[in-house]
Amino acid sequence: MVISTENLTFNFGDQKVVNQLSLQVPQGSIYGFLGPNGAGKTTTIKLLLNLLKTQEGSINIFGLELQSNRTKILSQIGSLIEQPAIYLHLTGKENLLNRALLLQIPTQRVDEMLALVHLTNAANKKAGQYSLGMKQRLGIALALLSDPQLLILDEPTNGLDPNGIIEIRELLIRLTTQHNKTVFISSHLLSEIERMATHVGIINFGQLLFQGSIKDLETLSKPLVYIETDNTVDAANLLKRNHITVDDVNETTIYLPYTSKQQMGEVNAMLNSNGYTVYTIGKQQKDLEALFLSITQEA
Ligand SMILES: Nc1ncnc2c1ncn2[C@@H]1O[C@H](COP(=O)(O)OP(=O)(O)OP(=O)(O)O)[C@@H](O)[C@H]1O
Repeated sequence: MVISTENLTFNFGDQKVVNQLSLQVPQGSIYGFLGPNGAGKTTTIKLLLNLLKTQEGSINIFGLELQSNRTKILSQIGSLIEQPAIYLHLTGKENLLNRALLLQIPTQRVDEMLALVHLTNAANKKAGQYSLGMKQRLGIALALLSDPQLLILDEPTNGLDPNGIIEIRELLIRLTTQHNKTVFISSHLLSEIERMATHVGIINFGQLLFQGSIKDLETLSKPLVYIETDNTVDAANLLKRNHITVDDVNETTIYLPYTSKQQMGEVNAMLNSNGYTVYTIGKQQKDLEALFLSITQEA
């Protein structure tokens, strides 16, 4: 694991903002750290970057305990939290050159970074004239200048238009698949990261409500079969008598867990042969956004 926390807890006064958080971020993943506004994402990120001091629990990064290996660990992390620290009166390239000189990084990295984040054509434009998406990409280029293994980004897609989100998505996918990086990215919108994340952690009120691969999350949103018939209550009872699980029944519709197309056909035939009229029968998949909302609202 690149990041592994155990029972991480943090209070602001008597408010528990991070509560027993045990995160597992695998090497090479894009880990989407999701939660509604105020869930505790930024506080967690500040703890991971040692900008806030851990009160309870532990943080291991690259297999090392954070407090006792601060310099070693932090030199391998690039981060972007809140606004990127960009000089607006300088060009994109000058911003990168400045940072490269400061960190004693060979200046040839600057052109490589500009190319990586697709800002080569805008290299000599003042950063103040960049769009929000270009500024975010410059922020990521600055974070990547020292070639860190791990990138920690706090809501980098916040406020971006769909094209800006796609640019960031493609960049982060390139970083993990072609450059061996691990990316930890927070967002309050699942839709903004579901197409790039390989793993997801969902928090609310500082607590971890779900953690797993994006596939695990999709499995949670199990498909249903919905059936509209002329007499749903009697029809549902018939199905139950025949050992078919019924999830829910209302006046117009019966809901069953989906198992296979074949089973849908059998259920349809059973209802027909017992005198029920099936108006519609179909398969319905709960989308991930609805699932995310239901996970965060249950807490
Ligand atoms: N410096 C602080 N002092 C006191 N309370 C704070 C401080 N910073 C954050 N909080 C509180 O901690 C809680 C979690 O805040 P945090 O910024 O970590 O959430 P978040 O998930 O990042 O939210 P957002 O998506 O809005 O950025 C909030 O209730 C916030 O008011």
